Amino acid sequence: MSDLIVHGGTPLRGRIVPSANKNAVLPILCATLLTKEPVRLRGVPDITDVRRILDIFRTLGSRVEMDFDTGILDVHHLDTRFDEDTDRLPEAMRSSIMLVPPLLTRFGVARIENDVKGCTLGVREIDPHVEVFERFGAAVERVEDALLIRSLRPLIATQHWLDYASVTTTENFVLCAALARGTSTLTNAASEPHVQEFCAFMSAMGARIQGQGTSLLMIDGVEELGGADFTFTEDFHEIVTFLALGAITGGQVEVRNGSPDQFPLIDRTFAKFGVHVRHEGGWSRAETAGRLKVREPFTQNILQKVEAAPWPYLPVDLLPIFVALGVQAEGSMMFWNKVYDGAMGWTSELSRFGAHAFQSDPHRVVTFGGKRLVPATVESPYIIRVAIAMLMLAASIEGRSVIRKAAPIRRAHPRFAENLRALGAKIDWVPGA
Ligand SMILES: CC(=O)N[C@H]1[C@@H](OP(=O)(O)OP(=O)(O)OC[C@H]2O[C@@H](n3ccc(=O)[nH]c3=O)[C@H](O)[C@@H]2O)O[C@H](CO)[C@@H](O)[C@@H]1O
Ligand SMILES: C=C(OP(=O)(O)O)C(=O)O
Repeated sequence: MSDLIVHGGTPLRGRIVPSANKNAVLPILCATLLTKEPVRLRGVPDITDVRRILDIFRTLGSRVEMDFDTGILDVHHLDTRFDEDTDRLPEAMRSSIMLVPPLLTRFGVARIENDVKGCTLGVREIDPHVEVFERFGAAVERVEDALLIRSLRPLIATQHWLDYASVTTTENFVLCAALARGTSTLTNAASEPHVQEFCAFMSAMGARIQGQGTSLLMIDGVEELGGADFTFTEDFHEIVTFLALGAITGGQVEVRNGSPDQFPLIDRTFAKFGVHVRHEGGWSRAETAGRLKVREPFTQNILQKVEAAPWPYLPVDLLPIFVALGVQAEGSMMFWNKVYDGAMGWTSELSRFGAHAFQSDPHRVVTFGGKRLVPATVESPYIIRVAIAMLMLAASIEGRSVIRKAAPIRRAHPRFAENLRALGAKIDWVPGA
């Protein structure tokens, strides 16, 4: 089942309890491999990437008890082993690279296949990760189709300054430093909510981390890490997605949100499209007075704009969702992706809906919104949030649309079609052509 059929035009209404954030769940799953004690995780979503990581754990001999109905995972890496000749880490997902530090720490060797790139957002560098492994004393060698990383002795603490605030490189640094001898520091660390949640889990296992949520992390290595019982918080990507779905269809969706403190910039970004977000009593709600409309800037001769960059900027994975709002909102909006070089090409596909989105350079797209849109068959690239942006537009246009190759949604959003149907959407998965 890889295509989505949508009969759009129904205002979506209701309440949603969002799932956990894939980009917190995956590094935390990788981190469990650092301890030989049992770990319990609560709120684990049934998504493709989680299943892939649990499969490799089982292959390596770990005890894995996953109940997707309750979201409770019990994992115990006691008799785990790794054979560099036969064991292969999952491909087509970025997070596999965070299995390297625990494998290195426990077995002195790790191997990552060339295709750990995840969403096709342009260049996804491996070099910042290699530098981190080398800083901790590992040797990295290229073999056919993979990199082999070896460390013949325990990792040793280091000081490092990243070229840019990379999410998974920061997480890999913390994974290496937690059990390395001595105190490690990382400057220009990433601080996204999922990085903070990952650090909270590491601390629950006994890691000694200072500076969570800032660009300077200091980690005192400890002898060993213990077990933990940890509950995931709500995913801000899901919260934004469902609020935006309510707004773009002219309905109203309430989403549970335990962390409204993360939302001031997100709320102001919604407001640029005429969508007003309120947070009350642990729930968030998006209100729209009439049609979506771009708020004109007071400064003359500029375009209203949405800029995405490493936190505390607007997260880049949210950009496609706001592009969908830009296509429906009357007025012009510039979208500026400051992270990826080649992540905006998909916007030309939106012309099938009758949308006008102009890519002015590899980082910038301008939407000329408010045009009359028509239902269409569109094809999603392998980018989770783009499949969602296409679905948002399909849901807002009266008639039958098809989103081909929408399966990447399942990498991050459990029960997505079921959730949408509960809000009144007419949507179904069908096999791809
Ligand atoms: C599993 C996971 O957590 N994936 C997320 C993680 O990927 P990931 O950790 O791979 O993303 P990085 O933060 O490393 O950035 C991705 C790429 O963007 C470029 N870059 C990034 C920042 C910068 O200031 N300059 C720069 O050039 C680099 O080419 C880099 O390789 O963070 C990305 C950026 O928030 C998100 O899109 C991904 O969903
Ligand atoms: C780009 C994403 O994930 P990944 O880095 O795993 O491809 C995402 O979560 O939107």
